[in-house]
Amino acid sequence: MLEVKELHYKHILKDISFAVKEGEILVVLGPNGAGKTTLFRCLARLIKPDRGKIFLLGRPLEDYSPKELYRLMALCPQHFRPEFSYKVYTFVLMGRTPYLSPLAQPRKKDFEAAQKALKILGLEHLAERPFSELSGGQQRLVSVARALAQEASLILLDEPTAFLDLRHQFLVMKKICQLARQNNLSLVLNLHDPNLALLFADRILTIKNGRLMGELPKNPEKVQIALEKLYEIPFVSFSYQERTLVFPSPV
Ligand SMILES: Nc1ncnc2c1ncn2[C@@H]1O[C@H](COP(=O)(O)OP(=O)(O)OP(=O)(O)O)[C@@H](O)[C@H]1O
Repeated sequence: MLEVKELHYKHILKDISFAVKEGEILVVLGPNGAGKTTLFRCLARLIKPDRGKIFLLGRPLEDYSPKELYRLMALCPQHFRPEFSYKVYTFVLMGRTPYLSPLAQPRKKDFEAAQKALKILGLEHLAERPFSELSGGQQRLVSVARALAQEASLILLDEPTAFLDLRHQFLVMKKICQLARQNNLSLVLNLHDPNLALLFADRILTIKNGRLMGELPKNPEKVQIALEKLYEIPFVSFSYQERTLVFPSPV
């Protein structure tokens, strides 16, 4: 689906190469300032790498028209700061922009896609509220809904669980991953919680100081060593019902 080859961006990203298969859920995990958002911005063609290539379905990213590209790929960025105080419903409907001709009104299919996205995340009750008046967590959920409304086959989610309470962190991950599994969508997620990554991802890439450090192993001892290297603090890891879980060591 997506192939990244030897990507460099300023002093921030160095020699980044990886691939995402169709239907795969890939998490990028790394400390603050590691370069994750910058990587997502390169992947979504918002900034141009100095060197390296990105291929989407085998075709260089730069060869796509914006409409073609954003029908295939949706980005839920870390922050959305709309210029106007749109209602939530209108904000989510904007995810349909790649399907509309300039100045054309959204059609039935677009309204349905927006409604469906809000329903998947249980946000219908917010539809008439101004986006700017929502809490940080509600804004995050609505931003994910907007990316879902885009109906792309690759969705890039930059910290989709930031500001969410534990219940919503888990439920949002569960719902978007279920949706991806049912529809063979590829997801690339930037997460800060290694447990959410371990629970939901097919693969976890670690990044530090702008360089990929390799895949996070799923075996408890190896995860612990890899996370200690990544975050430079001690970790404890254990197995629970065939899953590996971790937390920073209290001692
Ligand atoms: N526009 C920019 N100009 C210069 N430096 C930048 C710019 N954007 C980001 N950086 C720097 O690049 C590095 C990586 O930033 P980035 O936002 O990609 O990290 P991140 O891994 O997403 O961090 P976080 O987890 O804190 O969101 C940081 O040192 C940051 O200060």
